[in-house]
Amino acid sequence: MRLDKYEKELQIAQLAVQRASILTKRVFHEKAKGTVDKNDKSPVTIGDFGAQALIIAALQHNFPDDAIVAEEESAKLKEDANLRATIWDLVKDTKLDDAAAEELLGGPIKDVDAMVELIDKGNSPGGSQGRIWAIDPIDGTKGFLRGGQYAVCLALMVDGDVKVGALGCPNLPIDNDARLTAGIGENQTDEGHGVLFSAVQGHGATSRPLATVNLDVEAGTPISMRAIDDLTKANFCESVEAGHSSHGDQAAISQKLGITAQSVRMDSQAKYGSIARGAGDIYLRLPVSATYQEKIWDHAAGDLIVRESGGQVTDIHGKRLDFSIGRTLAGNKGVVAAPLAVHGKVLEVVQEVLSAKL
Ligand SMILES: Nc1ncnc2c1ncn2[C@@H]1O[C@H](COP(=O)(O)O)[C@@H](O)[C@H]1OP(=O)(O)O
Ligand SMILES: [Mg+2]
Ligand SMILES: [Mg+2]
Ligand SMILES: [Mg+2]
Repeated sequence: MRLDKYEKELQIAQLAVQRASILTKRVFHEKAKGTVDKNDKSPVTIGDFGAQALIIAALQHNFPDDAIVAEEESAKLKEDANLRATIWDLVKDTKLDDAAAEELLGGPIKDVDAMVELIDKGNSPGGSQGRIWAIDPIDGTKGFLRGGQYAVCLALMVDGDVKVGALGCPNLPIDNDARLTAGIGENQTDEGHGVLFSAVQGHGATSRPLATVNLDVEAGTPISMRAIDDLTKANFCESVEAGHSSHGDQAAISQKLGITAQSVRMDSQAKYGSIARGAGDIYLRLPVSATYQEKIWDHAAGDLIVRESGGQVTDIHGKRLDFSIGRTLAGNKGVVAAPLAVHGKVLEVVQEVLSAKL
């Protein structure tokens, strides 16, 4: 991808996601070894806070005037000294294996207090004005815990429009031609896994192995959605969690489209990355709750990566996702992502199945 704009933003976004992914992988493997308690939610908490601090440190160093909308806030950390110490222990020596790249990110965080302060820099209300970064330090926490899919997600919006997106997916196969997959499992190695997807508006999307060193920002492998004219041959993916999207409605839509393959269930924005590279074709996220508002950090990077790969992403009403309202997608309901050429047909069937509820 040749860039005339947003080159520095993309470079920093990719490196920041790489560095945060090193931390999440360390947490996962330490959990397996038993050094981090695996019987409660603490691995998630440690990974979430640690990754968010590292990403915000990199953004603040490079773009001190930009606003940040991040999922986590530090209240819990402030009242738990043990948790704070555990996280700091990991954060203080998580770095890229490349001094120049580490320098670009501003090097290590100064101390534990600075770490806590950084976490709270992600408290912007969002909105339609100026430069705003959206961070989900670990998306797919349930997947993260079970060795399934999860993603470290970062996107830059300018005046409410997503311009740059980066998604680190440590448990996806590097191979763009690999089938859709649920993850590496509890005890497997990382061998052959770890993908970094990215996109810049108007410049396409790429994938590359998720590494620990510096990178040439223009050297990723261009990806595109599969050209599919016969929807009965499509593969569709959906959340693992029935509480996050309606498996029942999605099955009814799939059946109406004549899709014969079983859906592939995977956690996180790894679904957006997977369809963007043609490992699957359609991602459906139909609402289970009338009141739940999707969060911008759960969709911003994936939305851009899919659209830059030849896809369309809308809600169930056919409206593009609107990132300009605030921290949530308050103006949208559900997600329908598919190759541009067939998106209209998929949406038609979504609306048929949901007609009783629309
Ligand atoms: N009722 C809900 N509907 C849709 N998404 C939800 C709901 N509750 C939580 N989520 C979010 O779904 C995301 C994971 O999606 P997926 O199932 O595709 O992996 C998480 O970020 C999670 O947010 P949270 O982090 O607040 O739990
Ligand atoms: Mg999330
Ligand atoms: Mg999260
Ligand atoms: Mg969460």
